[in-house]
Amino acid sequence: MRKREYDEDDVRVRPGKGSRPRTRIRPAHEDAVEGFVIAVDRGRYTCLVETEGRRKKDRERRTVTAMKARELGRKGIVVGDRVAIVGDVSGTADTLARVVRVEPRTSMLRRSADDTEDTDGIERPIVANAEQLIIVTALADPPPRPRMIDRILVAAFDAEIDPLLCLTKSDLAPPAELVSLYDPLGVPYVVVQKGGDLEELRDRLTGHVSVLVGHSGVGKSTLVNALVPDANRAVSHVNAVTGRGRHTSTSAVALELPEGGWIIDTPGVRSFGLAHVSVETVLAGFPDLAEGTVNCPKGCTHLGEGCALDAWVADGHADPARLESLRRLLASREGAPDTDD
Ligand SMILES: Nc1nc2c(ncn2[C@@H]2O[C@H](COP(=O)(O)OP(=O)(O)OP(=O)(O)O)[C@@H](O)[C@H]2O)c(=O)[nH]1
Ligand SMILES: [Zn+2]
Repeated sequence: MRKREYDEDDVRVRPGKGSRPRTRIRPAHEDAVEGFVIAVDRGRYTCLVETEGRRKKDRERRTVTAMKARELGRKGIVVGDRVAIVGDVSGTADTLARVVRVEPRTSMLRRSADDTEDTDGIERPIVANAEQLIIVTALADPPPRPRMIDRILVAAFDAEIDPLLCLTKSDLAPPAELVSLYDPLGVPYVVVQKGGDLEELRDRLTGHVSVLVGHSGVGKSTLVNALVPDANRAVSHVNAVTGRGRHTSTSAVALELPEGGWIIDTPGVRSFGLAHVSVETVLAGFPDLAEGTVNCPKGCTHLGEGCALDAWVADGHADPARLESLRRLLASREGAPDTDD
């Protein structure tokens, strides 16, 4: 898959802005320390700061609360961002440092403003620099929602983050039927259950930054608690730092895995507005079909009716199941984020 470069301009409040010339040279902030944003709340950024050191005893970690320096303007900062911080970086209670720079991003998971707002293309960044998007879905209770999964897959395509299906509650139903739906897309999956073996999932998570998304009741908290033994403590610590009450966090929180790597829980993300995702972006995930669209009428939605992909597949150039999957993903972008089948 092609890799884009993400930079500070990637988080934009409104498309089409930013015509202001950038001639001002920012101060270098040579004394800045590096931080990893693990939580964001009302303009306060909780950053993990690690002091470099050759010997282990010289290395020290602390959480520093920071606000955005004015020079960053309206640029957004999200969980997963790597930032440069100046000011009081001691991490002592009641101190407030300043974020002066956001390092270039490798990925950006975003959603359009949801159905309660006007879907006029405003994008909401959710998490930066994630490598994997873990789609947590119960096999039963609540029943799987394929349209929701499709929508999250489209968001993953858009963000250029590798998706992984995590199928929970395998004690209640077998995975075969759901898995067959995602076979043509080549989406990897793991099957888990409460109290069961998490070896395979752990293997895939260790050393990486992964975002977890899933609807209420699918067992995401159960999973997070099993993966990060002190997850509750970590989350309430973050909430204490940001001044939120326990269990009220609605934005993303990064939790460190004991084996290394991070999982970013997104308790508040219940839907993905996809108005910002173009047909081309989805098609980019289907190189085997993209070639077949050269004969499509201008502005073809590829959903049927005059689309050249039907003939392309009929002529044996690509697998019909792939076309079906492409159309399912394209169609999943339409309609309100929360309607489901
Ligand atoms: N049978 C069965 N039940 C499970 C499994 N995993 C979780 N549950 C139950 O499913 C319910 C929901 O689990 P949670 O972990 O709270 O789900 P969640 O996705 O975090 O839901 P929210 O807290 O609403 O976001 C709880 O009663 C769990 O005990 C499983 O593998 N099998
Ligand atoms: Zn077409």
